[in-house]
Amino acid sequence: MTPPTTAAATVRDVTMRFRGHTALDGVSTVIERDSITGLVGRNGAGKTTLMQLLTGHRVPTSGSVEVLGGAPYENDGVLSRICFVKEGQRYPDHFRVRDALDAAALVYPDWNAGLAAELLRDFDLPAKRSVKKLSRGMTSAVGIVIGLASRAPITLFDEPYLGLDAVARQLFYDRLLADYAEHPRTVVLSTHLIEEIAALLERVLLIDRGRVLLDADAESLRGSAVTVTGPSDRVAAFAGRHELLHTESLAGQSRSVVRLTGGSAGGDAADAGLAWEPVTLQQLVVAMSLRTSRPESSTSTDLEEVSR
Ligand SMILES: Nc1ncnc2c1ncn2[C@@H]1O[C@H](COP(=O)(O)OP(=O)(O)OP(=O)(O)O)[C@@H](O)[C@H]1O
Repeated sequence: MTPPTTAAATVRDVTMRFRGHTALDGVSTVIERDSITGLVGRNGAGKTTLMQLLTGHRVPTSGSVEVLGGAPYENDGVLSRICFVKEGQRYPDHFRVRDALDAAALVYPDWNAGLAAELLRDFDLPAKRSVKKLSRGMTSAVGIVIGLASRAPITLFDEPYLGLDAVARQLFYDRLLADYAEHPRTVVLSTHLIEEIAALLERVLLIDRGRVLLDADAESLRGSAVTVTGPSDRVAAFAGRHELLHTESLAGQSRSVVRLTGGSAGGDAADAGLAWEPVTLQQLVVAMSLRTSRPESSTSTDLEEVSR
């Protein structure tokens, strides 16, 4: 018997080229059904492009994209089950907040008007005000309200927080988690604020220069890397037993971010006479992204040279 599929979307060997520029290069991944995936990576990594492919806004140059069992492009059956909250979403000029919500209610079959009304209050959004006259953060909040109240089987948020203050962002995370717990669905969230959303994530997809650098469940990433500090030779020996991501050296001492390849991190480091501390998801993503932006042999920053 074939096991039941857990994929909400499957991306197979996708390349996306724009006039000589390759935005995605042989990307393969599975977006798990009923999970929250964080799509992370540096500016220009290809996050928005991947979301555009998943939401049928573009067709890949090569490879295939399957969402909820079909190709999304011009496929109403699939598209009606996807809500895409775009970065800097624009609305028709004459729209008031209420009109934006009314339009969304028509588009999304699982729209929940009660939740939309609650969220309007939470985010302090004036229903009768013209969207054009909202502040940048308030406009972002309208997108968030639509994304959450759509209760679409697949909801993608592309950097949804432009201009949103810290309180409103926390409100978004809290409401997302609460509604997701009661109505599980597939959520993909692209962000640069990794630490803020780390606790929310079940999956992490890190893209760098159009390629997948990391595609893992968030739980397995927690504790998967450490920062070790101590005499350079011992740090190097420790890193040699694992995977060195980044190192900084000063006066015979090194501080390295090391991805662990099995074994107990702390015990191993302590046995080697090194101080160690866990690496946050954000630190791991930064170290991995920096590694690929340097030549293969250079994962180090020599502070001695810098300080001279
Ligand atoms: N229509 C286009 N024409 C030409 N190049 C494009 C087009 N759209 C995207 N690109 C390029 O593809 C690359 C990936 O862009 P994309 O918007 O997917 O990155 P991103 O990871 O979302 O970046 P950011 O975090 O800055 O929003 C960039 O180099 C971008 O300049």
